[in-house]
Formats: sequence, structure tokens, C-alpha cells
Amino acid sequence: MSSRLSVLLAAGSGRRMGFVKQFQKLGNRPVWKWSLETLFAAGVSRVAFIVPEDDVPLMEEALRDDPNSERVLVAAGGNTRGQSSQRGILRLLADIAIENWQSTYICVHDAARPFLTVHDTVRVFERAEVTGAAILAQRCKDTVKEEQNGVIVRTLPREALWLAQTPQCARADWFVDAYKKCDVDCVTDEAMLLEACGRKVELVEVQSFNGKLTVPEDWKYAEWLVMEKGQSE
Ligand SMILES: C[C@](O)(CO)[C@H](O)COP(=O)(O)O
Repeated sequence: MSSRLSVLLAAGSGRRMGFVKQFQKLGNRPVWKWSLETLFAAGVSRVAFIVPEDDVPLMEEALRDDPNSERVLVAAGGNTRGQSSQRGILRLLADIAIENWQSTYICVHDAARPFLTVHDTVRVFERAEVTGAAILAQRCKDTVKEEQNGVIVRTLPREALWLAQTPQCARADWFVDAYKKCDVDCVTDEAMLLEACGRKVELVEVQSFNGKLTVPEDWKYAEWLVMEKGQSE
């Protein structure tokens, strides 16, 4: 019987957004709460919630009255995404016997993707539980250009291109093995780390909108979407 755990990343500085979006209220709850509820509804038993070091006490306080508070570990992020993700995974595994790591699946999710659905989360876990690792991703719809000094040097074949999203899920022992062999500071997602160690990571095509709130336009779109969904105040 396998178990499902998750790392929820919320340690970013919000430089491109202009504010720390993951703690802002979106509709009737803070951005981070949207994904936290989804992860638990998808069968995750424990979440390592990774926030900036200075915000750890604040977030512990914010979680105090949450029905899931006992199942959330708040911890400080590192200097890079890779370090934050690694800290979360190792923190979760500290409470689990090594012989159970093979049957433990951990997904890493960006708190900045609040619209993730339970259905898509379960699909990623189910594929990872079969293949060892899987991530949610979107097929590339646009024509993609490679540039040098503002000029196109190549058009890439979009049939083979996907846009990586989160959750990104793998067997716990695969992550631990990757940490021994590869540098977490050289990757921009967990799949890239696993790929660097020769692991095969399956792509699961996203079925509902799961955009990342990165720039102010994304925030405006998110507010509009929440209004449409009837989940504003
Ligand atoms: C993991 C990711 O969401 C895949 O698209 C993305 O790389 C995260 O980027 P960020 O700069 O750490 O938000």
C-alpha cells in the first residue's frame, strides 16, 4: 500500500509579481489555501509547507484554526527552488522508516498554482505510482521561437514540446538518490533533477486550467476567474 505526501512551495519572493502573491487573499481564502485543500482532497496525508524563513511563525499561526493543521509541517525555504523542494522532501521523510520510502510518493506543488484540481492531482499520483515519476504538463499550443539578440534563430517543432507544471511526483527514494548525484541548484523543476539522474518521468496532460501566478496580468486573470467560479467573497 503506497502513501502520498506533498511539498507545497511558497517561499518565492514575488519579484515578477511585485508582491508576495502566495499569501494574498484570492477570492475567499489566501492563495496557499487553495492548493492545500486540493492536496488533502486528493489523498495526501501530510504536507510540508515551505515558506520564507521570517514567515514561519506567522504561517504556523495562520494554520492554527485550519482543520488540517495537524497534518501540515511549516518549514523555511532555501536560497533556490531546488533547495526549498529538497528541504520539504527530506523533512517529510525524516518521519518515515527508510524501508517504506519505495512505497512513498511525494508530489511537489507550486502554491502559485491555486487552480489545480483534485482530479488532475490524483491522475499525476496514479501515474507516478505505476511508473515511478510523473508530472502535470500542458501541450505546447503556440509556435515556439528560439532567439539570439532579439532575432529568431530557430523555430522548434512544437509537436514534441510540453510546458511543465506542478504537481511533480516521484517515489521518495528516487528523490533521495537524485540528491546524492545531482545539484539541486541547477534545476528549475523536480523532473529536471530526476532526468539528470537518468530517471524516466511521465507527462500527464492537464485537463483543467492550472496556470501559475507570476506577473500582474496573471493576478488580474485569476481574480476574474474566481469571480466567474462564484468563489469571491
Ligand atoms: C516548476 C514550474 O512550475 C514548471 O513550470 C516552474 O519551473 C516554477 O518556476 P518558479 O520560477 O519556481 O515559479
